[in-house]
Amino acid sequence: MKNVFVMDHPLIQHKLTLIRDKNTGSKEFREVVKELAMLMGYEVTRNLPLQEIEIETPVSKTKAKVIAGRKLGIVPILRAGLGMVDGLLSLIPAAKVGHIGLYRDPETLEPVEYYCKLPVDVHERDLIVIDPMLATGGSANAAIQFIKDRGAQSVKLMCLIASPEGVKAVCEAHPDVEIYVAAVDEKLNEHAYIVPGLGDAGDRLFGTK
Ligand SMILES: O=P(O)(O)OC[C@H]1O[C@H](OP(=O)(O)OP(=O)(O)O)[C@H](O)[C@@H]1O
Ligand SMILES: O=c1cc[nH]c(=O)[nH]1
Ligand SMILES: [Mg+2]
Repeated sequence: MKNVFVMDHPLIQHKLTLIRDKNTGSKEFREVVKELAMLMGYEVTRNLPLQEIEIETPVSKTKAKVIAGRKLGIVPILRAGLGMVDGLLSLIPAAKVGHIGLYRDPETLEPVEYYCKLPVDVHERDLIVIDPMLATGGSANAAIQFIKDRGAQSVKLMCLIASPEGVKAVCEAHPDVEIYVAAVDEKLNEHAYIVPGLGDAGDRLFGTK
């Protein structure tokens, strides 16, 4: 699928293995999710436009490149997306952060919305929606539709682990959205958990199970 980018950098794959392991506790899980978000953010921001400015080094005047004033926004899907915010912010500290609260109803698997606070100028920003897990795609699709309904024009999705079903669902619903993942796993199980996956990302981040 042309809009899907799987980041197979060795550091990313190594860290992904650490968080897949069920013996990794919350403290290490949180640290590694943050590191993964930072490493993946490096690729997600690869196409940011540059402009030249004039500066003076200790040796001479020169023209040098800086990022061309693009307005960026990071939109974590609560709760689990919160674990990826700081990693991205360490790369792009000027980005604004919007929050979308969604949880997946365990019976219907439909996303249920409980919070939304976005930057007022969301329509002018390049937005990166973040969530560690893309399972059925229901939550990501709802979040993307939500910000598009508020005027967003430029949206990327960044997840750690996706299922083939989730990738397909987002590609079909939002063909304009590029999807960045560290892995596309084998399948969903009967409870719509990703196999092999890493379990429930929110619970593992926040120690709630
Ligand atoms: O693709 P989907 O089938 O919609 O599933 C993925 C969603 O499920 C998880 O959140 P969860 O509902 O567990 O909420 P939490 O982050 O509060 O734990 C995950 O962080 C995604 O948001
Ligand atoms: O595997 C999955 C599926 C949905 N949400 C998770 O946290 N993990
Ligand atoms: Mg959860």
